[in-house]
Amino acid sequence: MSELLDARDIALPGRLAPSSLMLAAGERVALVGPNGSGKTSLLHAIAGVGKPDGSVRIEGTDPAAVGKAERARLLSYLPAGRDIRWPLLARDVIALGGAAADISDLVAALDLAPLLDRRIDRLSTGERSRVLIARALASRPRLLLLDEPIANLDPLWQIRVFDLLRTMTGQAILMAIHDLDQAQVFATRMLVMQDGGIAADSAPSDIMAGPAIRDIFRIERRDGAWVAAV
Ligand SMILES: Nc1ncnc2c1ncn2[C@@H]1O[C@H](COP(=O)(O)OP(=O)(O)OP(=O)(O)O)[C@@H](O)[C@H]1O
Repeated sequence: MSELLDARDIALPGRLAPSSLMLAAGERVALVGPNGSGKTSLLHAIAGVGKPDGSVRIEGTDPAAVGKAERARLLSYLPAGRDIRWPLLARDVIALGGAAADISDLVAALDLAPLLDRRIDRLSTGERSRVLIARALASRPRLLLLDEPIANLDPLWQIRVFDLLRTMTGQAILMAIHDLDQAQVFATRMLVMQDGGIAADSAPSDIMAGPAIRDIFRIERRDGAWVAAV
């Protein structure tokens, strides 16, 4: 398997223990774990936020060593925070992500036409999320780092965003997500974070049937519903 992402011993002192991760094109990886376990920190370290230790290569290139345009072609990062106060039009926010010449497919898939000429700070949180997802996808990055991309979306838009991401078979996706059922439906692979490190890395069905659910998340399924494990 040729690797799209090769991250070795990346660390953020006090936040992320030295961690290594390889991703191939076409992989959709759900990053799960309790609050404070290090999901955002792992995304930050790969995205180069906060001066991480270790090395990150995307198709052999260090994204920290190239210019803005080349970096946007290698990776994009959608932060979890959607509380954007810039008085910018949605179309200008998308362009800031290093938009490719033609984003009409994204405009159609995310139904952005009615939003493009509206101010980003005056959209609802779900509308703003769709714009920011378009911004993250617009440079056609090899690696997509998404922090809770569906958190503010209604059920239909959650499905549509997953459908859109599933079409990106030549790219790799690493997505922090809390909803384990959604993660299992979407992902081809699941990484479980615990105490700032990667505690498990396996097929979603194996993780969901294994000890991590009870031992790390401290929940269990009873009569079809998740309950706190006793
Ligand atoms: N900017 C920061 N500076 C120092 N420590 C931080 C910073 N951000 C997070 N931390 C700490 O690093 C650890 C991991 O946090 P992180 O945000 O990566 O967790 P997470 O798994 O994304 O959590 P959540 O599910 O709550 O979003 C936590 O102990 C947190 O308190």
